[in-house]
Amino acid sequence: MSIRVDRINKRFNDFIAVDNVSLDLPEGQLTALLGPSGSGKTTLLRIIAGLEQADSGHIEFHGQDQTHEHVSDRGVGFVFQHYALFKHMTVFENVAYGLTVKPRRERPSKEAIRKKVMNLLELVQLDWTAHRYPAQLSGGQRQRIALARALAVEPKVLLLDEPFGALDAKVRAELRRWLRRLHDEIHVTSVFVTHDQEEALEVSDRVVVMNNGRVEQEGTPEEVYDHPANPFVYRFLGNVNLFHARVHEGTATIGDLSVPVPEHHDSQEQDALAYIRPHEIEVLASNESGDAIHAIVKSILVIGPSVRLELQTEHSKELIQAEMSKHQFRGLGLLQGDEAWLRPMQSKVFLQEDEAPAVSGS
Ligand SMILES: Nc1ncnc2c1ncn2[C@@H]1O[C@H](COP(=O)(O)OP(=O)(O)OP(=O)(O)O)[C@@H](O)[C@H]1O
Repeated sequence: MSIRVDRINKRFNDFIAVDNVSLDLPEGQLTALLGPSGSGKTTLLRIIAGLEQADSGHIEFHGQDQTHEHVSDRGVGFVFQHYALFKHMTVFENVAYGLTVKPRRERPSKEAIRKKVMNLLELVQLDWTAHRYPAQLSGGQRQRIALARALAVEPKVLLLDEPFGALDAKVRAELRRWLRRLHDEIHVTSVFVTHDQEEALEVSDRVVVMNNGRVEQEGTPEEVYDHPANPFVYRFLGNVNLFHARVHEGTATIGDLSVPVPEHHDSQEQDALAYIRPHEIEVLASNESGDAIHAIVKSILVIGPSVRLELQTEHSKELIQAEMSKHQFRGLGLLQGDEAWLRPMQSKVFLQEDEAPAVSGS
């Protein structure tokens, strides 16, 4: 079931929570709505669900207008961060709940319900918990049961609002891998709200990056990570170093280094910032090519198999971070306080006028 979001607007008093958002979410895909706190992700999800009415715009499921359909008629399944299971019911009864409360004519037989619930519990790999109560499960297990419960009524679309937000980092990381595998099996069109970039990039087929109620960029995880459309997306999707640059007729210069920027071929002597991720900086112990960026090693941090260097250059306000493998680092033989030279392996140059305000919130 594909989802179309067509020019949706939503205000809360004077505050614009969703600002003319249009999206096409393809059938069978897992789409992440990613953005900082307050960017309008949950409001948009609730409008798709029918839990919130938009001021204007339309929601379609598979070409059919849902704008005026009640939430109970839209066929959506939900999993929320704190979507508590019924405490007084066993796991089995919780998952069966949506089926047992169906009107008699639509309700499956007891045996059919039993089969379906046990199949779902196998799917979420918790069939052995059927007779337990929620209090006897871990937080991660409870969320998997909440997902099984949402799937029991065969929703047309599955909406997840920070489903793993309350869990600790390790369980969260396990569950997102598990969700990805589960989605590969069931292929229900799903929309997933998160403010965690890693989670969005790892789990989803498509990422929609939101900010101030608007869509900044949408695309596959690779597209948004490798080709951020603007400075906001660049900063939001991971650590990034900013170098002061000067752009003139398709060439950016950072100190002695020149980088081709054909997209800015008609710029004349403009101030710009070059965005370079820590793993995209090559660190050299000497300036053989003669045009690398001069720096001083300020700190060396070994993190498991990789090494993060902090370096000072006159072309950046902040310390520059560079990441490499331990093996590469040993080859350089650099010590704290040494001179080093930097070359970007990949960069993106934005003119100063394109600059967005810094990311605030989470
Ligand atoms: N019922 C409401 N009444 C007034 N303002 C609201 C209401 N619901 C949301 N808002 C405001 O709309 C903005 C967007 O909220 P929303 O929950 O959609 O953001 P979000 O991106 O999901 O953030 P978070 O990650 O913090 O949940 C916020 O500034 C919020 O305070």
